[in-house]
Amino acid sequence: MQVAKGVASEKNAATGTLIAVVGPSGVGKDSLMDIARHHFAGRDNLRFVRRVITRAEDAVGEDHHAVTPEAFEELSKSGAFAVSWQAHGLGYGIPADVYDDLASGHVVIANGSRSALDAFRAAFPQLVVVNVTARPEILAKRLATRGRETAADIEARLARSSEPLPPDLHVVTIDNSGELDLAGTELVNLIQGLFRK
Ligand SMILES: Nc1ncnc2c1ncn2[C@@H]1O[C@H](COP(=O)(O)OP(=O)(O)O)[C@@H](O)[C@H]1O
Ligand SMILES: O=P(O)(O)OC[C@H]1O[C@H](OP(=O)(O)OP(=O)(O)O)[C@H](O)[C@@H]1O
Repeated sequence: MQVAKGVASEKNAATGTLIAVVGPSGVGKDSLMDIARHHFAGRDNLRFVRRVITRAEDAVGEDHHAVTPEAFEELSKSGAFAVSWQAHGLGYGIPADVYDDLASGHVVIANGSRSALDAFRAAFPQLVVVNVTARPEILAKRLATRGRETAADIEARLARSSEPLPPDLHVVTIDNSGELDLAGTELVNLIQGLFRK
């Protein structure tokens, strides 16, 4: 697996909090972020990151900036990403302009990767990790319902091992085994609490 890259720069003086939402495929990361996006619509001190991904533009789910693997590599080399990583045969990048929002004290929320959390920590001094969980038997059903991946891809996603999260991170766990709205409220409350800080 390619090592995730994080940018450590003077921009690390940023004051805002970056929330990285992580968890296994199908656990509900994007669905929970959609609830929070809807709840906080119109707030100018909260940014939902549009990731750069080497995935087809019209793929189901997350709204992303689709690029070819070649373009992704160029963007990566030119410093366009605060953090980038590879998983599921795809490249993912968090645009470096999130540092502008963080420098303004905004809360920034992004779909992250458990395998890239060391890079997230290096890139974002005020990092909060939202670790979304659900009972394993639920994941397969949800991925089949979503229908974005082939059966083989779904199997590979379910087989992806999950190491324990790196120590010394600020981790908040949200169980999304039950009603989506309940877990969504937990995420909304967490974000609301960060605004009060
Ligand atoms: N609590 C829930 N109950 C039922 N279905 C859910 C729940 N959370 C997510 N889903 C569904 O499961 C599928 C995967 O959710 P998604 O948000 O894409 O997960 P992730 O981004 O973690 O891979 C989607 O079809 C979504 O609508
Ligand atoms: O290291 P991991 O925690 O396993 O995560 C690997 C990748 O999987 C997810 O991406 P993607 O949106 O393609 O998949 P998902 O929506 O099915 O989780 C997540 O956002 C990471 O980019």
